[in-house]
Amino acid sequence: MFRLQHHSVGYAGKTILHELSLDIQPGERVALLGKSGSGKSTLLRQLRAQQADKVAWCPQQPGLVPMLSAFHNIYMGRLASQPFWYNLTNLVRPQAKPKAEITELVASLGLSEQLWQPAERLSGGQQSRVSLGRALYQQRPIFMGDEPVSALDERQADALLQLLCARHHTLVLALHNVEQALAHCTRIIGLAGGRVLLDAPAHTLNAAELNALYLSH
Ligand SMILES: Nc1ncnc2c1ncn2[C@@H]1O[C@H](COP(=O)(O)OP(=O)(O)OP(=O)(O)O)[C@@H](O)[C@H]1O
Repeated sequence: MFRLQHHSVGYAGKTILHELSLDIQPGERVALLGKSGSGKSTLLRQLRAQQADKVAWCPQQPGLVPMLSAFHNIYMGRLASQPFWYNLTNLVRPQAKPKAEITELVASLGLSEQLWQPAERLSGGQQSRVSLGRALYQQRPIFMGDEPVSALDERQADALLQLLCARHHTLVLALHNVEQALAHCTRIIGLAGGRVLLDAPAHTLNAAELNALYLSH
């Protein structure tokens, strides 16, 4: 599904990730771990580019349109796959089908009361749930998220990771929380010093081993 072979990635001539080789198979739930700046987003970007139209993408910054409602921001997940006239109609007068689909989706995100509220009036955690909703609404087979639950409390984060895993067969998630990675993912890739320091099935790892990734390199 995804393959990198001796692939180096960098910016402006500076290599950030050196000689990466990895394969990701359908059905895997992969957590990317590593301290801030270790290259998780950079790796996600490389992987996403290989299957852009199959990936439901949840970026690190929600990137919502502030004056539009949660409904409209979530609707935007399908903007590119629907005709212009249909999008325009839904902007002015939301139609029954997207209304029903998005109402069900926001309920599962715990946002029912915020459905028609402008994004600028939502809390940070609510905005990140809208961003998750927009990615889920794309209905693509692979889910990729760059710290998709980092703005949420632990219980909410666990519930939403469960929801993501229930709705997608294959996931690649950059995470900061090692317990979340162990609980929800089948494979953990740890980045440090510009390289893959570990790549193993989650059930063979423990939190202490993963915390070592955050020691300085
Ligand atoms: N557009 C860019 N131009 C130049 N350097 C960049 C760019 N994006 C990221 N970098 C650099 O690449 C390195 C890896 O960044 P990246 O965002 O991939 O890390 P990360 O592990 O996702 O970090 P965080 O957990 O803080 O989000 C950092 O040193 C960063 O400064």
